[in-house]
Amino acid sequence: MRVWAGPLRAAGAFRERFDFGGRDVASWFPRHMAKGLRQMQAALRRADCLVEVHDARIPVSGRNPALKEALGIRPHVLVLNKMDLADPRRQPAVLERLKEQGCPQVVFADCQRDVGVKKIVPLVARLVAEGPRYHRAESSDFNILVIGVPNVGKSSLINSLRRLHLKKGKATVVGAEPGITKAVLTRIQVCEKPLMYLVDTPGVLPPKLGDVETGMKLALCGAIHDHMVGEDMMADYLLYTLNKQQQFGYVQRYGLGEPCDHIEPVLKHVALAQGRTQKVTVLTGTGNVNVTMLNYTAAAYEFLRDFRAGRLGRVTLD
Ligand SMILES: Nc1nc2c(ncn2[C@@H]2O[C@H](COP(=O)(O)OP(=O)(O)OP(=O)(O)O)[C@@H](O)[C@H]2O)c(=O)[nH]1
Repeated sequence: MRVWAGPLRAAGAFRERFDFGGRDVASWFPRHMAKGLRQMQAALRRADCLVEVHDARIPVSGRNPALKEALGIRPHVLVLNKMDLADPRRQPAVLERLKEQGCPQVVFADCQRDVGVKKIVPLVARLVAEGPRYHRAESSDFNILVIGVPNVGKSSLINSLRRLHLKKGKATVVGAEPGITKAVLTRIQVCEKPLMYLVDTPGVLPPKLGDVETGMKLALCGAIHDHMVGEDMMADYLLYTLNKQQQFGYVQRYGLGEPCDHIEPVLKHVALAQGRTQKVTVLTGTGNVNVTMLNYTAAAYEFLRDFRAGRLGRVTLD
């Protein structure tokens, strides 16, 4: 969505770098979730294949390298979910880049609308048939471990597979906040022919994020709680990214005259457009005066919500 029809600003008119104010990864993002990883290692003993779910808006950054190392070599399928929110024009370049990284089995999916999900069962069955059956040569059923960072749609994938193959509804809880799946669950049937079971796991963040931008992208996609990073900083980083990619859906949505590189005027328009204002009484020399204040934090949150719901266009952050 590039709805801004006016002249595009010359290159260089927008920020070329984002100023993180000198903060580094260690001071910002948590190091945790080792427990989830240990639980997964235990569940892996019975798994024939890994299905890693990641957010299609950050196809190359933010994947947890520790997962692959800790969980060992198994057939591995990468499901890039939430494709409805990512820029479709970037798909060929994304596939190319992932192939270079040794990840050729990629499926784009929208687990809310069951798009792309049908490809997964046959692909997994083929990969498992091609390789050795880890510790379970005698079994004919398929056990799949679903892994990924928080909030990418692991539970939604399981529910989507059940809808498509078993005509059944929810087996696992879905939520808009990261960290809904708290423990490794028992296996859930997702297909009859072939007989296939999936095990949902809690989202596990990389124990060490390489750089602040990766953390920021994960936060924008909802894999890290907003309050850990701060809505104001996230909103500014989002604006910087949208401008860099010339994604100007926000100009029309908030009634701005033209693209803008400063977060304050943008949030002012968001606050006015979405009614994020509050009345306060100010004591002056001549008495009390009621004034309308803009709630910038609420406006920042609204801006993030619009992005996450795709209302600012389909954007790939990488
Ligand atoms: N737009 C869009 N939203 C999706 C899609 N799949 C899941 N979601 C939403 O993403 C959020 C997270 O989904 P979950 O399935 O709970 O994610 P999870 O990876 O199991 O989350 P954790 O339990 O935190 O690890 C929910 O609000 C879902 O409705 C999709 O394909 N498109």
